[in-house]
Amino acid sequence: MKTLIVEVMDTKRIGELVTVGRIFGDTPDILALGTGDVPGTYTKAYFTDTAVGANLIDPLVDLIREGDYQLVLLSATTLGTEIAGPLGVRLGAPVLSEVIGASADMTVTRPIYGGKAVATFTISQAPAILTVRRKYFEPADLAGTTTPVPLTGTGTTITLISEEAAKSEGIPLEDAEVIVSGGRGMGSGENFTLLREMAAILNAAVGASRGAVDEGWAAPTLQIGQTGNIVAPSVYLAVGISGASQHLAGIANAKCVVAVNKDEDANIFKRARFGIVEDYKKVVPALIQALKEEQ
Ligand SMILES: Cc1cc2nc3c(=O)[nH]c(=O)nc-3n(C[C@H](O)[C@H](O)[C@H](O)COP(=O)(O)OP(=O)(O)OC[C@H]3O[C@@H](n4cnc5c(N)ncnc54)[C@H](O)[C@@H]3O)c2cc1C
Repeated sequence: MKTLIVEVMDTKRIGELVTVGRIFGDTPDILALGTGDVPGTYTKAYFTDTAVGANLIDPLVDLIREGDYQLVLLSATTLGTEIAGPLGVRLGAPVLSEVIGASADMTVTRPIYGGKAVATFTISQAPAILTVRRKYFEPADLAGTTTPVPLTGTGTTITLISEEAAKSEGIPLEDAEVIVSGGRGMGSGENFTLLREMAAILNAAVGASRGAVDEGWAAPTLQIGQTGNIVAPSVYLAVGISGASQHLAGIANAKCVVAVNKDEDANIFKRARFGIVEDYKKVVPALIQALKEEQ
């Protein structure tokens, strides 16, 4: 199985995709998006510094055909998804998105029905394109570095005119080991200050349910769930979040969920390992106080 990884220059992300490639018995080649040496040792490594996914499609189609790659691996990020779809259409290749499991017998698993079930697929056509969900595969140890050669060929020349980084506070959600998340039960945007205070002590990221985002209390970039960020922290603290299935789809791989909700029948308690049935206005300040004393 000849495999090509397409990923930004990020050791963890590349490491996760190398792990998947190795499951299929291959030491993958790589097209790294960015400049500089690529983490890891590869027989063939290419790079491009274009930040526009659409510009990559034509040269990538050529690279995949000329290199006779049977499998293309990307992370299930915005950029990965942006590239995978058009690439599949151009190559007439199947695209399996949000892959969370892989085995040597060429089967992969991915969640369906908003995370309520997991489907298993057999890859029987080449090339096939896989987007792999972050944090489901242990990143491979990438020994050494490889100096990549530039990707040749030109694609659609969409020019990036300007870039504005989305406002982000603290640790990015996808990298966070601890996430403190608020829902509509927070009652107002100002009340998120309490969550930010707790997050700062815990070295955590702040997230939100769609309920809170719809109210305008949190930025859409903080939304967690089926139509937001898929996260996999060690600890997920859900405050004033009911636990709708679409929200739970975003935290399926969270190791320990702790919920604070004043409704003892709230669905979030079915997913939580620890639950506190109480008004968060009593609980969160007390937790902050206790954490401060521990510092
Ligand atoms: C196609 C589709 C996609 C969706 N995608 C997403 C998604 O990606 N992410 C997402 O989150 N949702 C998503 N939703 C919306 C989802 O169905 C829920 O409507 C949403 O998650 C509810 O947000 P919430 O839990 O904050 O609000 P609510 O359901 O209103 O729950 C608020 C909770 O706060 C509790 N509460 C109230 N006051 C307090 C207090 N003082 N102290 C403690 N607890 C309190 C209440 O008991 C309640 O359980 C999607 C819906 C659809 C149809």
